[in-house]
This record gives sequence, C-alpha cells and structure tokens, in this order.
Amino acid sequence: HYHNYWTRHGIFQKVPTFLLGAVSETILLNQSFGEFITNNYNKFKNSQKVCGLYFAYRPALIVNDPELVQDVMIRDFNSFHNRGILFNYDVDPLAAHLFNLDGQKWRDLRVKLSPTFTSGKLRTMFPTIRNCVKTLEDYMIKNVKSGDNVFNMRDLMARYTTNVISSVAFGIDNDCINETDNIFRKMGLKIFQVSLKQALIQVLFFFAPTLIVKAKIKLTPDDVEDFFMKIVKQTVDHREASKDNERKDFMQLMIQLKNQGYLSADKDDEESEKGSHGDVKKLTFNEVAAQAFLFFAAGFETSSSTMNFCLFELSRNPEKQKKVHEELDRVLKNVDINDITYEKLNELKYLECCIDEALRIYPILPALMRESTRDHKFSSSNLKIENKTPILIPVLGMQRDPEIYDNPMEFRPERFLNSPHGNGKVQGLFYVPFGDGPRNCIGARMGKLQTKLGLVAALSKFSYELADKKLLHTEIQFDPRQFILTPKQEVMYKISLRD
Ligand code: HEM
Repeated sequence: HYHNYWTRHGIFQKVPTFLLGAVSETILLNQSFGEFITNNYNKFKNSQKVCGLYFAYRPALIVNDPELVQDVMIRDFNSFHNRGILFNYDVDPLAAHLFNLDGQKWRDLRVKLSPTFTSGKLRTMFPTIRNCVKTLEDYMIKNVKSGDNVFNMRDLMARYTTNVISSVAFGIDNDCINETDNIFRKMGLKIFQVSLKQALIQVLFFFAPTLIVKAKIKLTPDDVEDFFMKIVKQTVDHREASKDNERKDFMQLMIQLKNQGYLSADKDDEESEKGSHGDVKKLTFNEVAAQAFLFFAAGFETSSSTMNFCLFELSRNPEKQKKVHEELDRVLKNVDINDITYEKLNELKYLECCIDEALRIYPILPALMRESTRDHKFSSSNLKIENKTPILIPVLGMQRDPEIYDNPMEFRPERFLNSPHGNGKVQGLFYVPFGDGPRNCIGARMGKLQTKLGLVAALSKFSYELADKKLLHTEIQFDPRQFILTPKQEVMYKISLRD
C-alpha cells in the first residue's frame, strides 16, 4: 500500500524494492546520494517531468524538469521554504542553525543573518583573508623549493579555508597549514568523517526521521559540540569583558545580534541596515554558537573542494591553465599577494569562469532538498502534491546534461564568458551550485572570494600536473558515504615553480 502512493496519485514512480523502497542502492552504500539522484534523472528525464520514489516507505519526488525546479526554488517558494531536516533541539543545540531550521524560525534567522554577508562586510574582512592566503603561498614556495613538490591540494586548501573561517567566524588566528595537528583542522575532519554512528544516523534520516527527534539522537558528535560551545563561550566572554568591538568579523556581528537584536548601521556599507529595526528579538547564546558552528562547517570544505576540482581540471587541460597564468600575469603584474585588492580580484574574469565551470561539473552539493509546506499545485504544470512531500533537485544531473550543456564533461570555462551559459535549448533553472531563490547559499560571495583568492595564491607562481597520469582520461569516482561530492581517492598534484 505504501509503495503505491505515487501510482495512486497519478505520478510515475521508480519501481520500489521491498522495505528499502527505491533507495536500496544508496542506503547499501553502492553509490553516493548525489550519483543515485543523477542516475534517476538520466533514466527518466526524457519521459517524466517528475519521478516518485520511496525513502523506505516515505514518498519523495525527484524534479527532472528545469521549469519545475524554478517553480520549487523561486516562483512557488512560499510552498517550499523548508528542507525538512529533523533534529532534537534539547539534546542537540548546535544543530539549530540556518541550514537545518525551517518555518518561521528559519525566516527570522535568515533576515537577521543576511546583513552579515553583504559585500561591504566582506570588504572589511578582506585583509584577514589575504593574510591567510599569504601563509598558503609561503608554505608552497618553501616546500616546492626544497624539492617536496607533490601535494594533496584538497587537504592543503582545507587547511587554508579553516584558517580563514576560524579567523572570520571565531576571531581566532590559526595556522593549520604549518601546524599539522591544529585542533580546528582536527574538528573540521571530524565533522565530515562518516563513523559507524554517523552512517546509522544517515540511514535513519531516510527510514524514520521522526525517530531522530523522539529517541533524542544527536546529529552533532559530542566532542565537536564540546569544542565549539567552549570556543564560542570563551570568545564571546572575552570580547564582552574587554569591550573589544574593533574586530571586523562574523563573531562581532553575532555579538551585536545577541546583545541588541539587530546590526548597527555601517557607514562604509551601502547594504547595511539603516533606520527602524522592526523585530529586535535577540539571539540567545546557543543560537550564536549554532550559527558560528554552521559557518565553520559550511564555509571551509565547500570552498576547498571547489579549489581542488578546479585545479584538477586545470591540470588535465594545460591550455586552460596557460590562459589562467596569462590573465594572472597581466592583471597582477608586479602586485604581491600582500597588496592584492578586492577590486583587482574582480578583474580576474577568466579565473572566475574556471570556478563557475568547476562548480558546474562538480557541484559540491550534488542534490538539493526542499519539503512542501502545504498541498500544492505547480505554477507551470497541472502537477499536484501533498503537504510535507520531500523534493529532490538533481543538481549534478542537470549540470552534466548533454541536452543543456554541449559536451558536458569537457572543462570549458569560456561557456561562462557569455550569457546564457547553457546551449540555450532548455528553459528554466539548471545551474544551481549555490542553490537559488530565498533559501540559496547565504555565504556564496564569501565562498567565491576565498576560493578565488586561494586559487590566485596557488596558481600565480606555480604550474600543476596530475601525479597519477591515469586520471588524465578517467573521471573522478565519488565517495559513496558522503552527501557532499568527495573524491573516493585523493588527487595528488606535481607542482613546479613557474619561470
Ligand atoms: C564554494 C563555496 C560554497 C558552496 C559551493 C556552497 C553551496 C551551498 C549550497 C548548494 C547551499 C544550499 C542552497 C539551497 O538549498 O538552495 C548552501 C547553503 C548554505 N551555505 Fe553555502 N556554499 C559555499 C560556501 C559557504 C560559506 C563560505 C558559508 C558561510 C560562511 C556558507 C553558508 C551557508 C549557509 C548558512 C547555508 C544555508 C542557507 C539557508 O538555509 O538559509 N556557504 N551552500
């Protein structure tokens, strides 16, 4: 009966297997969640605008049509503002962050946090990020000169972005690049490690999400929670006691939200709030800690993976790497990394296209989720769905679809020099590496900024080759245990100093 839900509602369904429903492949860890959604998209997109499937017995819907994706993310957003992630606040306070919250709680918090990510605020954080990138460049020069020239760039870039995030989110100047045992790096690894317990929680996430709430199961590992609670408490106490409000970082902005409920207007920031502050409900300490934790978790791995995928493609496409080098030489002629400005960085258009193209072939979140908040009829079709239906957006599938992008596996940054970047044959929303609509990535500008600056440091003085030549002509395989797109095997790079 459960497994006939979609057929009863007149919607095509993927033939379910007993008990596990249609998700046996991903639950049994044969393929990553992103690849599973992609395979279904590829199989059914030509015949079905949507495809019903079952998380065990729970019906969910993959949206295969970019017009409908646009409905879900933008046009009909009021019916789809939730992600439908369940957690128990009483035992898991750090899980109560913007990514996981839904409904009015999400809306209120999103309004409060949005001004912390304006371009004006990023400009004030720019010198801090630039200091981190200098440490990266110095480290690479020292090692390459001493002959130690084979690098795991995913790890090195994660160390760099951890320095950035711990500095702008916690106000702590770290050096995870030179200190291999740094506690922030260890915690970062821990957050994305899939232990047996985490794997079981992932299974529950599909099978019986309400059990997570009822049985008081924590999504956050205990030691990660202890660490982040302690570090946020120390920082907040220290800043409040010393009246240190000179630092230009997220922590300072969140302390303002905790103490006054709104951000003070900033004369250098055109987008900053002015005038009346409407709802001035203050953030609690736990809310501040949860957001700081999320900025950390969402902020380092996404950007370091993007840089790794971009370097991977530039290594297999030497002519594109040459174009990046030419642009860097032209725009940053005689400019030391210490002296790069926000404006100079904006002039690096081709490098920007390389990042956009890397995120097309390798979207870090390969599938996005929404949950309907009411019974709904779509704007662009007669399709009707019930309240609380999980919706899956096949990001990886659409961004590698040959009907949308000619030769989709070819790394061609030039696609992004023009608009539209697809082949123009398909309408709707299909390029969404940062999501879209009011629930898109709030840190997209910051993510792009640290990615671009990291790549400037990694590429200005160095050339890249793949250490394993087999990868020149084979595609990267993804780790089936991870939700985010993670290579199964680390890519190693042979790096040399440019003349
Ligand atoms: C290249 C880097 C990044 C990528 C590819 C990325 C990607 C994404 C994606 C795909 C989403 C989901 C959007 C949706 O469902 O429509 C998201 C959400 C989010 N990201 Fe990012 N992100 C990046 C960097 C960052 C950074 C640096 C931060 C913060 C410092 C951040 C904070 C967030 C938050 C808070 C959300 C949840 C927003 C909400 O639900 O309202 N991200 N990100």
